Amino acid sequence: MEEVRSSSAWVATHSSHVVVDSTGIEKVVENIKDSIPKVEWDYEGIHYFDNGPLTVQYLFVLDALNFCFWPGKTLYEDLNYDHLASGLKAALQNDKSAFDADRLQKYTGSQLRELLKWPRPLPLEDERVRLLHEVGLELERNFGGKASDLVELSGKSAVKLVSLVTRHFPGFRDHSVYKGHQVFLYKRAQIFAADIWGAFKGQGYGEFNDIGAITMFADYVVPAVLQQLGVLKYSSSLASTIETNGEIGSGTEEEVELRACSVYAVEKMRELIGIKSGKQVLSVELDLWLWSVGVQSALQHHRTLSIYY
Ligand SMILES: Nc1nc2c(c(CN[C@H]3C=C[C@H](O)[C@@H]3O)cn2[C@@H]2O[C@H](COP(=O)(O)O)[C@@H](O)[C@H]2O)c(=O)[nH]1
Repeated sequence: MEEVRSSSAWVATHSSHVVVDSTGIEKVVENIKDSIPKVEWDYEGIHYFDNGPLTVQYLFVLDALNFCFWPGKTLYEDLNYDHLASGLKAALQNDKSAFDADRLQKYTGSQLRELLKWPRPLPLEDERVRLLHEVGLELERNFGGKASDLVELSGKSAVKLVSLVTRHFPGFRDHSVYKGHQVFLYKRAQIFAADIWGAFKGQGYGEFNDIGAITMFADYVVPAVLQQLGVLKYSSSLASTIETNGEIGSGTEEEVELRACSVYAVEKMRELIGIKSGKQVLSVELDLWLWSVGVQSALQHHRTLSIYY
């Protein structure tokens, strides 16, 4: 994901509101370099897994909807990622054809709520429905209705998979224009590749020769952890917007910096771990560790209404 790395690095070196602190990185790396915390994929026990193509279909649907969990008053009053994953899992266990391409094209908002056993309108429900339809239609049109075909066509390359997904499914084209430059973050497309790798433990559908090319997934949880660790420093105005739960507009300098600086910081951590300990750690592994720390500590995070994360 060279374009994600290089455009994020550009943001980090031109940023106005967020600083990547190299001393903060050194401290974190010093603490973890000898035993990098290993977090197992699905440590929460919420995901569907049957070791076959239906798992890939599940993960594609999950990552098509893997955004915007925050509009409730507090983090835990509204839909969260666990609800989404376990709701989709239960739906599939109940009805193996629930995510067939023709069915995906027909869901209404209330049917999706019913499927997830969610009593209220979902955050950005109309967008979630639109994106499900987009996935169903394009899978049917070009991939025999099967997300597993996307993986097979990628020839064991996570980079190819991300590029195939972003080329065919507009909802996955997570990018912004920052100070005149196009910045690529591709959070949901990259997390889809990483989810497959994690679920299948790097075997079968999960075998990618270039999993090291995937960056961290620029969401709202990991930046908050990086700030807590002293890796990211915010301007006082940005810090106060986040503290007071103010909304940060999608595509604003602040939002792009929070996300791109997180990508850059994790890349720097990974490089420094390599130098200090000789260990090759993947950005995906660092991301899952940081994310799991974040969801356990329920840190205050930035709030941007977006379909990308
Ligand atoms: N950077 C990063 N962000 C991640 C994930 C995951 C889940 N990954 C699965 C992979 C293996 C595990 O077993 C996980 O189940 C979700 N998110 C993001 O978090 C936010 C939701 O949070 P909350 O409001 O608390 O529900 C939302 O933006 C969502 O998109 C990750 O891994 N990395």
